[in-house]
Parts: sequence; C-alpha cells; structure tokens
Amino acid sequence: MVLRARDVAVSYGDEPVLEGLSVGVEAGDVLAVIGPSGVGKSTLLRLLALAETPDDGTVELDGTDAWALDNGDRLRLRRRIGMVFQEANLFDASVARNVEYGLRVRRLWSDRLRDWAASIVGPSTPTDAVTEALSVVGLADRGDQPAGSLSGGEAQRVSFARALAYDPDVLLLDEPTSDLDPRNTALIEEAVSAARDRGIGVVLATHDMHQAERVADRAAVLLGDGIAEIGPTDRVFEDPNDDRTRQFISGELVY
Ligand SMILES: Nc1ncnc2c1ncn2[C@@H]1O[C@H](COP(=O)(O)OP(=O)(O)OP(=O)(O)O)[C@@H](O)[C@H]1O
Repeated sequence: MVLRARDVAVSYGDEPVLEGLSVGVEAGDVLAVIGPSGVGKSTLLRLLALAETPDDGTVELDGTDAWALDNGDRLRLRRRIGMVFQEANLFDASVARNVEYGLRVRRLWSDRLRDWAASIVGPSTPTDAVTEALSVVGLADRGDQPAGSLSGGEAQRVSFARALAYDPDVLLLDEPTSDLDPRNTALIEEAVSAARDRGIGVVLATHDMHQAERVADRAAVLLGDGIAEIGPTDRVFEDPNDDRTRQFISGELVY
C-alpha cells in the first residue's frame, strides 16, 4: 500500500497554501508532518484523506489516481483511509456504539484486526471487534459507558479505536494528542506504534517534535513554500540538510 500526494497545490482565494508538494506513506511507515502553525499540515491531511480536491496535482492510492475515478470508486478508496482529528467528535451514544460506527461504515469485520488485537492484548478477554479495537487503546471495559461522560483523553482514545475498527490501510492523525495529558498521549503513541507494527501506514501532523522523534520513522518539515526536508526522523532532527529546517527545529521563527 502506498498513499501519495503528487505535485498537489491548494489555494484559498488568492492565497496559495500548498504548491507542487509531493509526499507519500507506505505500509508500516509512520511519517510525522511538522511545521509552523498555518503552514498547511491539516490541508495536506485532508488531501490525503480524499476529503478535499487539490487545485492541481493528484492523490494516488497504490498508483490509482483517486481524482480520475468516479465518485463511487473514489469512496471505495476513501474507505481504506482512517482519520483521527484533534477533537474526538464522538456521537451522543455509548462508547461501543461509537466504535461500532467504524465497522458499520466498513460493513465487515476483518480477521486482520482480530489477530492484531490478540497479538497485543492476548486472546483471552476480547469477544468482538468493538471490544478488541477498544482493547488496543486500553478501554475494553468501557463499552457501555456514555461517550459524553468520558474525559477528553479517553474520548480521544475512543476516537482512535473507532478508526482502528474501520481496519484502515492508512491512518491520518491530525494533532491527535495536542489536548491530552502525558498518560493519554503515551497510550495514543503506543497505539500508533501498534498500528505501524500491524502494517498500517500512518501520517501524523504534530506540533510536538519530541512526539515525532518518539513515534515516527520519517519526518517531513513543511515550511512556507512546501516541504523543506523529508527523511529519517533522527537524521532530520539531528543533522538537517536545510538551513530553515535547522532554524525551525531550534525554535526560531521560520516562514
Ligand atoms: N477552508 C478554508 N478556507 C480558507 N482558508 C483556509 C481553509 N482551510 C485552511 N485555510 C487556511 O490555509 C492555511 C493552512 O491551514 P492548515 O489548517 O492546513 O494549517 P496547519 O499547518 O494545519 O495549522 P495549525 O498547525 O495551526 O493547525 C491557513 O492560513 C488557514 O487559515
């Protein structure tokens, strides 16, 4: 599996946000997208989610140009991509119903997720797909709880479980831990690593460079006019090739 934005451009009004940008993620690869506020990280994720049409360029999944397909076929591609946002956006229903939603959309229960969850939490307790997805984020016993009564961190973990239950090939995470405490952040980061180990490709937009270093195989530094640098996370942070990347990483303002 490869999800790739190829030479994409997006403008809002007269204001170009992304221009000629190319970036991709493969199975089992975690790519962190970092860059200053307003540079276009969320826009890039919406493009990769096929939720927004590029003004120029295209988005390909396994070499298929999503924007050359009719709506029905594009929807089928979109169903291989899961997304988690900064806010959990749960429905006013139980935790289990929220996670089940992912399954209903997908309309299948995948053996892949079952095997994967069993490899993480052991085969004993989980009895169904919902419980198993919740197990990955440490909430297997909370299925009956109303989603509205969860803490912010727990709600975000449910949101992650909902995306997992969907059994995606790619997970797009838009600042998923920016409002969370260290424990919930760690649990989400563990779930990201588990997703990678299972062969899911992950794109993580984050302001937290330490998080990028902890979980990402590669980092893409997005600065004003596109990707300044992309490469193995350690190399990008410790020995950036690009002067502006160096400035950004050392905390200077870069536009
Ligand atoms: N629907 C829209 N209409 C108009 N402008 C938009 C729209 N979406 C995004 N923008 C603008 O595009 C630019 C990039 O926004 P985006 O949310 O992608 O940045 P970001 O890097 O994710 O920012 P942050 O780190 O603050 O979340 C911003 O200037 C934003 O105001």
